[in-house]
Amino acid sequence: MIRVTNLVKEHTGHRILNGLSVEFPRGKVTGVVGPSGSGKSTLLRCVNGLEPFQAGEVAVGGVRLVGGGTPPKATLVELRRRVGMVFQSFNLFPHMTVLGNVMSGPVHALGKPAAEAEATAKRLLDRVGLADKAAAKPAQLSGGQQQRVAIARALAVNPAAILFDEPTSALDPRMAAEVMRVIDDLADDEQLQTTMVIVTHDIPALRRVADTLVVLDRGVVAYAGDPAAAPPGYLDHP
Ligand SMILES: Nc1ncnc2c1ncn2[C@@H]1O[C@H](COP(=O)(O)OP(=O)(O)OP(=O)(O)O)[C@@H](O)[C@H]1O
Repeated sequence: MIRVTNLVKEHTGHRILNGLSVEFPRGKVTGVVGPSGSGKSTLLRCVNGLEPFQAGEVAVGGVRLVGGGTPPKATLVELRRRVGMVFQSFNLFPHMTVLGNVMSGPVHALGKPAAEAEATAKRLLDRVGLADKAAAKPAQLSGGQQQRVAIARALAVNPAAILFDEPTSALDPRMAAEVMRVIDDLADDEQLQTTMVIVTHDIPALRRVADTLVVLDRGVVAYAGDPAAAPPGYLDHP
């Protein structure tokens, strides 16, 4: 479970997150929506330790980030091991093969032997439907395939949580559907128990996969609960 308490984030005097509190339950999919500029990406980046924040707290299991200072490096390393991130722009290592991309976390972050990391990577590539692309370079893949590699790479370190920041917004509808199908498949996996948080403007896809919906508005939570019970209007903005 991820718990965010009274988070305050400012940029050059402008308040982006305004004392925001929210919980992302373990093993569930939480969709985060809200108007452009409401702070969705900033929230994910604070949770993952990519952005320092002025006040409040982020707790991921037993790992805590506290606002107002620079977190110890060891805390950030531990946090990033527990929380994977999937970005809009895929962010694969371009010079590595697909297999190398997925093996990199187990080898470098977890210190696993190469043979074990390779077996894990192959299993995950199979899971995202890309077993036959292991030897390809990212540039040889479609955007949807690259994003599925990014998901396999995030899963490879067996994280407690994966944060998806607009994972499908650079993709055409068919590829976006492929990626959401993979996320849906992970969400249905009872054994995996990965906490997933998805920032997206793809409301129809969210309605299918999200257990909980969080609506942000001007840096605070305007609604958190059952997606089906969200007040009309919250899901209409672009
Ligand atoms: N590094 C930065 N410096 C200054 N302002 C920033 C910075 N990063 C974000 N902001 C501002 O913070 C606000 C929230 O940005 P954020 O990207 O979190 O919103 P968002 O809800 O994810 O928006 P979108 O849906 O358009 O991606 C915006 O007004 C943005 O301009």
